[in-house]
Amino acid sequence: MDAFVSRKRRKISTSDEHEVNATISAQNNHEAEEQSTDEKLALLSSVFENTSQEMLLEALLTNDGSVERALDALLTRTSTGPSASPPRKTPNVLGIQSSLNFSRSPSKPDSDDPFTSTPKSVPRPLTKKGKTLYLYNPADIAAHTPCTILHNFLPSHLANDLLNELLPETSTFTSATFRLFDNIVKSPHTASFYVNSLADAQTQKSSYLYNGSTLSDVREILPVMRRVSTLVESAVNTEITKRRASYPGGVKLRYQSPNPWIPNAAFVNCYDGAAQSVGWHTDQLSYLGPHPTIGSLSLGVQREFRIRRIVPSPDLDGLDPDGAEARRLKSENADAQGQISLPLPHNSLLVMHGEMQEGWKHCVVPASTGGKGGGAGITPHSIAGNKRINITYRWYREEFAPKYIPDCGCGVPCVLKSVMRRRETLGRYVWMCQTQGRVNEESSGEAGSDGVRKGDKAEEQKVETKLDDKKGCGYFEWAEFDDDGVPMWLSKARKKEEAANGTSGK
Ligand SMILES: O=C(O)CCC(=O)C(=O)O
Ligand SMILES: [Fe+2]
Repeated sequence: MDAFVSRKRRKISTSDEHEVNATISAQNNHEAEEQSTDEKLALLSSVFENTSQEMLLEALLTNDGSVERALDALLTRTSTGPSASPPRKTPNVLGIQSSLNFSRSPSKPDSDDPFTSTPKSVPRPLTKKGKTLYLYNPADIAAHTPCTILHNFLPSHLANDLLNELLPETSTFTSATFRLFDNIVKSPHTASFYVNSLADAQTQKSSYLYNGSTLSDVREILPVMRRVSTLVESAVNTEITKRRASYPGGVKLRYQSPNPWIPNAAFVNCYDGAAQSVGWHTDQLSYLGPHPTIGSLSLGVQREFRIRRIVPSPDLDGLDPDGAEARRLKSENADAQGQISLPLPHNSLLVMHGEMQEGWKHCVVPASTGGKGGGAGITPHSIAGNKRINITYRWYREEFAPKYIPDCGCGVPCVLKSVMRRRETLGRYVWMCQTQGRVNEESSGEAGSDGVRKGDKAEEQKVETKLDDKKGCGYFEWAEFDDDGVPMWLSKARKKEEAANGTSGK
């Protein structure tokens, strides 16, 4: 029995009771399925004894939990693969080639995503526990990470204009705050949020919540930022198309939007000096939807952006989840596959693709301690001095406007999280109470957003607030989407409407 499922108090908050019942019964079905996952894995292991549990689990997931089909897929891969040797003698049966580091080439990046609808190969981790691999070359980055990078993205005068437009703004930026267990903590860098119009800024301030609160500082996009936004839009769409061609079967990820990416919001981050940073986090999915793409433009001082895979949580059975041993295991586990460091120079555009947010965490390490060789520091930039400015252009999808997001009864929209740390529920999404604290952090494994800079504790400063009075209501429900990532109820309603229109038009 999954503790996550059983511990939660379920509230029915939507007007459509039928939908809610369907959700709960889906949960129950899921619990039943979960009981036999270990057995299924054991069965597969007995045939593919040299294959990692992750690969076997992956095979199960891509075959909807069917052992038979997973077995077939694994055998087919083996017999048609380069070596065509029997399973027991080929450890990397899921198509891992013996290329130097990884299972995919730049032109054929692999998706390691449990959400894709087609079977795929599973990459052997490029990095090792406790090690950091530095990648600079765009081809390497495309091949080995969920990102692509475009160096010298803007004409240099435009990059400088943008920097000159934003630098004066940064003096009025404030520290991003986020929730870490019961405390509100401050990220050691500053940020502000920009949208396309004053009207959008108003809407943001009144109805979009980040970590349980609205943002008081939402600004209208500035003229150069707006010009650059259209360039980012076109480049990102090109990169999405290229990336998609390399996914198994050339199809988009399951739940990823098939529509063009249209940036309509941007967080602007400022890192003033070598010590400023942002801790490990994933970006909040609530308004972006599943498998979002983000265009991240860097200006000024070059800094190190790091990524690491989210790995399923270690078994903490019998341990105090807050105890020293549990914490040691969790932090050891977090780094189980090492880290990849991507230096982001002035005027580079990093595209974080659809497989990034649900499968990987990212951070910007302090240059004073995290740089290559330990104390590398930073090289001042001719215009920005010691500052790095980063703009993360985002597309807030209409389907994820607050009016469409479940409200748990606390009067605020729920927050969308993917479940990537718990093997049993890997690849699923959950809507949960936004004002919820530590219970959910532990349970879902994944937290983190733009407002939720969930990073290494040492990197953040604890701020005044204790959230004793705001524990949240415990509400959660599994989030169900159609293949394009549209919430199922909305997708159905749209189809109904289309059908009605079609009929009336005849
Ligand atoms: O500064 C960066 O490159 C990353 C910023 C980031 O992760 C965010 O805005 O969510
Ligand atoms: Fe982020």
